[in-house]
Amino acid sequence: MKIALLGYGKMGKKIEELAKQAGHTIVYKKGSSLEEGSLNKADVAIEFSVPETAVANITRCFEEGIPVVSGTTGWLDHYKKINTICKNCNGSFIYASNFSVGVNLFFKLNEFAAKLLAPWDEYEVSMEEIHHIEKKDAPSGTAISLAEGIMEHSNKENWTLENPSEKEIEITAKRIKDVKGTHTIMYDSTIDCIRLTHEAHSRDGFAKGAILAASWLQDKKGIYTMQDVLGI
Ligand SMILES: NC(=O)C1=CN([C@@H]2O[C@H](COP(=O)(O)OP(=O)(O)OC[C@H]3O[C@@H](n4cnc5c(N)ncnc54)[C@H](OP(=O)(O)O)[C@@H]3O)[C@@H](O)[C@H]2O)C=CC1
Ligand SMILES: O=C(O)C1=N[C@H](C(=O)O)C[C@H](O)C1
Repeated sequence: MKIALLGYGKMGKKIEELAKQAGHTIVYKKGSSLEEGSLNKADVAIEFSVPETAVANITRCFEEGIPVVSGTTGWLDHYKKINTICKNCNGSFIYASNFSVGVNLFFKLNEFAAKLLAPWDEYEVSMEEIHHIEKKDAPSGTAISLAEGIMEHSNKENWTLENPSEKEIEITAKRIKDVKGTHTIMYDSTIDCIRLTHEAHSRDGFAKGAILAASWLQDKKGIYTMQDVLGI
């Protein structure tokens, strides 16, 4: 598979390393704005950049008929617009707040726990996410996905970073040097506390998942999720 890497920071470099090991070729890699002809030779684009540039990068792929996998977080206010452009261009698209297999299984555990705990009013749900100090967005995209999973199965209607009302899930975002990504969901009562944690030991899981998604998407049209890729 010939891959264009749109965004060549920590994730772009990790994807390059693992993609080459798996026998794929990197035909383009760039941090900031895309040059003319950058997507010409690619079968698929993998986009891990910054919120300010993700929408333009993804749109460019649709316009040039290149399937695109995006892991950039913090741009989801534009998700509907991107879906519309994808449909209009007959494009191919997967966005995931987290591409690791472990986190996608964790999403399922989260929903199961939310359903199970929903009738037990004595438990108050909250969340903590910890990431490295370079991370630009807070809360993490993964924490937002987890909050959405809880909201589907409980009386919670929103999430917040501070002063939660009864209908809000409080998310605490911590930034600590070198932490790759740790997410904990807590159900606390006066008697006990139930905790579910996913801890990434490295960026390998995110990168492997993105390469898997790219390989899965390259001969498809439409908008998919990582759950579609994994069949879960
Ligand atoms: N979905 C998932 O599984 C995962 C998602 N992520 C997300 O992926 C994104 C990238 O993460 P990471 O690689 O760690 O971040 P980095 O900061 O290491 O890299 C970001 C890349 O974006 C480029 N960039 C920075 N500023 C701009 C700009 N103004 N315009 C265009 N390009 C720019 C950088 O280019 P340059 O080097 O030239 O500055 C760099 O190549 C984040 O949103 C993060 O949350 C991260 C891990 C997993
Ligand atoms: O910025 C990161 O590093 C990560 N970002 C993603 C997120 O915002 O959830 C995924 C992972 O947690 C690492």
